Amino acid sequence: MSPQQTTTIALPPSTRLAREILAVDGQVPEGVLRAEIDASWRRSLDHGVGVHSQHDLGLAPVANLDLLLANNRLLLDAATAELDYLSGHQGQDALIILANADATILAVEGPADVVRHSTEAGIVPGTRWSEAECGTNALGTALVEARTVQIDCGEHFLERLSDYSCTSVPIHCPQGDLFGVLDLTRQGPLGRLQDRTALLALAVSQIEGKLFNNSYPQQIVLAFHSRRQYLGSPWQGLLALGLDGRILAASNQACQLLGSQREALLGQRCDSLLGMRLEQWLARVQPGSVESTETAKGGFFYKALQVPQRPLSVVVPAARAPRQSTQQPDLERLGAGNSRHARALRMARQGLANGLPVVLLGETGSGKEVVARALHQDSARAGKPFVAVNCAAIPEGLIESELFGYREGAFTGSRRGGMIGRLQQAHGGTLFLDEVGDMPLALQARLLRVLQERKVAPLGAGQEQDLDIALICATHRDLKAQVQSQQFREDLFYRIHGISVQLPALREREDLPALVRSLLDRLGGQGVELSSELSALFAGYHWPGNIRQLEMTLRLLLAMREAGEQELGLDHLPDNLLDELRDSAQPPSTRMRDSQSVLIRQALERHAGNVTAAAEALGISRATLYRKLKQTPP
Ligand SMILES: Nc1ncnc2c1ncn2[C@@H]1O[C@H](COP(=O)(O)OP(=O)(O)OP(=O)(O)O)[C@@H](O)[C@H]1O
Repeated sequence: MSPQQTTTIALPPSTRLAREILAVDGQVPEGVLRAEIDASWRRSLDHGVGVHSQHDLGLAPVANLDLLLANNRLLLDAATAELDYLSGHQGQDALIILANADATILAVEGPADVVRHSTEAGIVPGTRWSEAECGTNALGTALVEARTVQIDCGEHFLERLSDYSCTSVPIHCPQGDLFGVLDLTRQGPLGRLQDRTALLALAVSQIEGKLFNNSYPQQIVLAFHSRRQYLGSPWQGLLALGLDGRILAASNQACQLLGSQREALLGQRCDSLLGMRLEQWLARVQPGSVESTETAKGGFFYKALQVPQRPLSVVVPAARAPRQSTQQPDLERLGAGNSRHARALRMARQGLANGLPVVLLGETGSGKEVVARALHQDSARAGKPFVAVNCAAIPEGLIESELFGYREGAFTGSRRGGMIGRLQQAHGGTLFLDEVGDMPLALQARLLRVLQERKVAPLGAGQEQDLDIALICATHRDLKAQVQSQQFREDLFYRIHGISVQLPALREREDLPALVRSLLDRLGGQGVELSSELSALFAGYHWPGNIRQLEMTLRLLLAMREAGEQELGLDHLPDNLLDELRDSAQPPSTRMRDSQSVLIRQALERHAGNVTAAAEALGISRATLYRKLKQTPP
């Protein structure tokens, strides 16, 4: 690449048109380029970069390269293995570039002739490729956008970069700040870089993992995931804990898995995550051994990667709560108590049996996954795998490898034999794509191809394999609105939208008492009842977390019960929860009666005045229903 070099690659018509207008008018034409390129070109113009600029400023390497490298030792140490590995596995045409958060190149790896060629263009350690100085380029633009960026030939702002395609993935430090960027650059159009971008993202997650461990050598470092097989993989979440049990750092994956912003996690005690106090946990954990725990955010497997030697005062672990039964409600039970809902579930079952995809719509915690599992269990595929993927819980850059898998040797941490993607794992069975509305657009295109062709190939492998799956998707988003705002592909929308089932929010359900009963039984509370005050408070509450929140609340209540106690009352609720339940209610006396009467009226209406059927739906006896009818206003 020499500064005088002109474009030899045929550009797509839209890019060619945009370049011509830029050259003639010095302006970026409206609506011609991809949105992120459009925005980056405008920023480049604002910074005064010219398309023929030789970019002398940034390209003058720093005076003291040794000092630069010494100042970036943490990043270089964490990335060295990945750089070596990627440069040996990305073919004969590609460069792997590591830059710091300032867009200054720290390392360039690749075949000798490609490195030599790129040196002429100033792609050498010590040069800075910030967007402000060089205009649109993947490395600089990824740092501005703080996300993965691909730049195809003529989309580069500088004319002389028009023969090159680049893809860059930002690297974050344990505190979540941008720490650098990993880039792959090759001569030729972008097309073939798509697969490599996913591999680059895996390499970055390896680097981030190493940064995490290297940054907290004296602290407790904990790896966790909701699925045991992902411990040790790039998908695991990482937490650094102080000896007082407070969270010092959380990786991006940890934030995603816990569904929390980093700011909300830092400084918090880890008790709720571990399911016990840190001292108790340290007394039983062995570095490397896998433990499991149930938390408000769901069940997790975790492993201590690092435990400091300092002795701690140890408290004898309290006896653990009896394990709950994991028995899953079947389709019939899920539809009980609401004939409309039962009908929708029957249609979904019928559709699935005839090869139609199903979409489950509903608020978080309303039971979409439970319904998906019940549909699978009720289908001819019952003995085959049910594979659930939560598209919102996996970092954007990693969803692709999660779904498609990778072949052995795709990156340094790749396991022997590679990893079978979730799509292939579901072969013969059912794939449940939860939060499908959160799937990145580029991946939507790839998924669409898989669904059309019914074939799949792991990353880094050319060979496709047949795929036979039933598909159930779920989302709490309005997919139609997302299609309109171009966040969701229309063609994919129609491909996954066979039968849709709207799951009611808990506050809209008429069978709250029945649900409480079945959850109590499932959680080991057979024979345990709610007091009438608590039932009324439950009935008046709006349950933003739906059944998941109800389940957690019941679990907490059961844990607070003294031995032999059979009634759960307000005394068993911690103050904060009691306040929360009360705050959302009107004055208890009226609210309690109102909500009870609404529930009772609705149940009677739905069952055409049949008291036995209404009582059954509400999970109470006929006698109780009559008693409550007498108490409630007409
Ligand atoms: N009908 C039900 N009976 C008993 N428990 C249920 C029922 N439906 C859901 N649950 C429980 O509620 C919790 C949340 O359910 P689930 O994960 O299916 O919700 P979701 O709608 O998929 O949530 P999200 O959108 O957040 O992924 C789970 O612990 C599940 O066991």
